Amino acid sequence: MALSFIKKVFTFGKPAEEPVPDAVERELEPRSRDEDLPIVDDPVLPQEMDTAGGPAADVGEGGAEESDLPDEALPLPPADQMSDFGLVPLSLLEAEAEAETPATAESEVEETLSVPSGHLPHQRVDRSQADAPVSIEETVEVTEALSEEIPAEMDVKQDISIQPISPPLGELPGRAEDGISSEPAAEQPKPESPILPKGFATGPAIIEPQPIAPQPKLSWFQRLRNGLARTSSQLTNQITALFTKRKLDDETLQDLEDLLIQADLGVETALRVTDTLASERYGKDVTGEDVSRIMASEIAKVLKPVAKPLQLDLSHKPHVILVVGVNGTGKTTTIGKLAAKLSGAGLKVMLAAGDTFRAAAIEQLKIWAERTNSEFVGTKLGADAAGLAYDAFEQAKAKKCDVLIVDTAGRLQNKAELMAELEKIVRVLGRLDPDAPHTVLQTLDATTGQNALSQVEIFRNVAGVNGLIMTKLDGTARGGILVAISAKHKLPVYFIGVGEAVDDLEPFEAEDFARAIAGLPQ
Ligand SMILES: Nc1nc2c(ncn2[C@@H]2O[C@H](COP(=O)(O)OP(=O)(O)OP(=O)(O)O)[C@@H](O)[C@H]2O)c(=O)[nH]1
Repeated sequence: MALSFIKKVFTFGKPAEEPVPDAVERELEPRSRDEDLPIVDDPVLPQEMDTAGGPAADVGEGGAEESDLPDEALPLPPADQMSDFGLVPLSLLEAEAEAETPATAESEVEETLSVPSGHLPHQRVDRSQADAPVSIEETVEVTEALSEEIPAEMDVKQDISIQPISPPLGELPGRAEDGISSEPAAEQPKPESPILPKGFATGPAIIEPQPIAPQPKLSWFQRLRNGLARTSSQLTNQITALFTKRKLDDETLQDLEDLLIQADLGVETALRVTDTLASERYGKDVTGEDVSRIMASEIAKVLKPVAKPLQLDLSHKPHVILVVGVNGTGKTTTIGKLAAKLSGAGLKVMLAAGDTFRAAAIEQLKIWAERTNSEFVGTKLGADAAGLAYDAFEQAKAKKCDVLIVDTAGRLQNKAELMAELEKIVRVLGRLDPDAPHTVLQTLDATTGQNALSQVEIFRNVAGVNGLIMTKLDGTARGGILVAISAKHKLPVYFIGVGEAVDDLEPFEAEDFARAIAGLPQ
């Protein structure tokens, strides 16, 4: 019965004149359970729930699930009229409660509601935890239960006071003294994955490395053709455009000569090509293929006499090769490549670091010596290069080396002082052997144009260059200049460089080179 519940848990005691906080009053305004009840921070504790469960069931039995509370607050009847309303004074309730309730520890937390005289009780109170806040849900439940027993004219909500029932934080079950829960935290709902725009995805990225197909190594001729592609394609395109639907006449011959000169082939070679073309096809239709074929043939004729092997006189011990050239033309790299070939053939090779201007050049040559199993002679940075060359020659003799290759610092041909130093190196080497240096090799960078002509001119005069190596023919070469140099100086061209690797040095082949420039297959 609701009344026995009320007897058990409610007492009257507060003075009638005690004001009720506005906030509480607002909270007690009738509303359905599912309406927007205020959220209570501290939830009802388990023991509170248990205690509240009984009366709530009683209320349910009475059919008061829905709140029937009147809108206006009802005053309590006087104490002597309470029984008319089914209420019992505090003294009677306490006496009854003491008689009915066993004196257990649990009775200490027995819930009661303290209701001031003249006011309706609405709240269960834990006497031992007088400072804890009250649950609103409980408030509503109890109020609903009471509403059954209270006449409609009574204002229930007006004078109700709330007393806290929850224990202090430190005594809450599942909470440690420091206020942090020792029980596993309630599982938080997982945030939903955001809906990403098209083209995005969530989750760890899985990038499977794709195997890189090994690049097939091109033949040296393919690399040469690639390197000379700029020259050859430019030439052939212009030639094709020049001879489309035109008969060979003086004007087209003049235009062709200009094109060949612009391609660095030189006046001499250009005239050879136009003369041959005129003798074969003058007044006739000419195709681009006709011109390319004749061009390749004439270039080959210029180059064949200079395409010679590097002669080594091994009666000298050592055969001395001095390597000269402008800065960065590939001297040190070419020395390494040559050493690899020679020591690979079983010759005893010594490398001398005559580039005393650049620390990196000394180190670079030392590495090449190690890689090629060659002897190495070096000195400190800034030392006299001629003195180093002399020492190296002596050591090579003493060690019975077959070949001594002397590196030199790169220098511009127009720097007289540096060219004089080069002259001194040649002179000093000649003191130990009047024929030394036996070979003076000049490296030419194939990406250089007309300037290479003057480089050869001056180095030849100062250092006695007697052989050439053209490097970097694998890049964006302008190889036509080698034809012009060959036509003018007729110096042997021993090798061409077609890459930076140790085996990227190929003997110079006139026919191949000529066809590559003309854009023809091998
Ligand atoms: N692609 C390509 N690069 C080359 C070739 N020969 C040399 N090189 C590169 O050209 C650069 C200069 O080469 P070096 O051998 O240091 O030239 P160097 O003439 O000794 O340079 P200096 O001592 O400064 O005068 C280096 O990066 C070489 O790897 C070649 O045939 N092809």
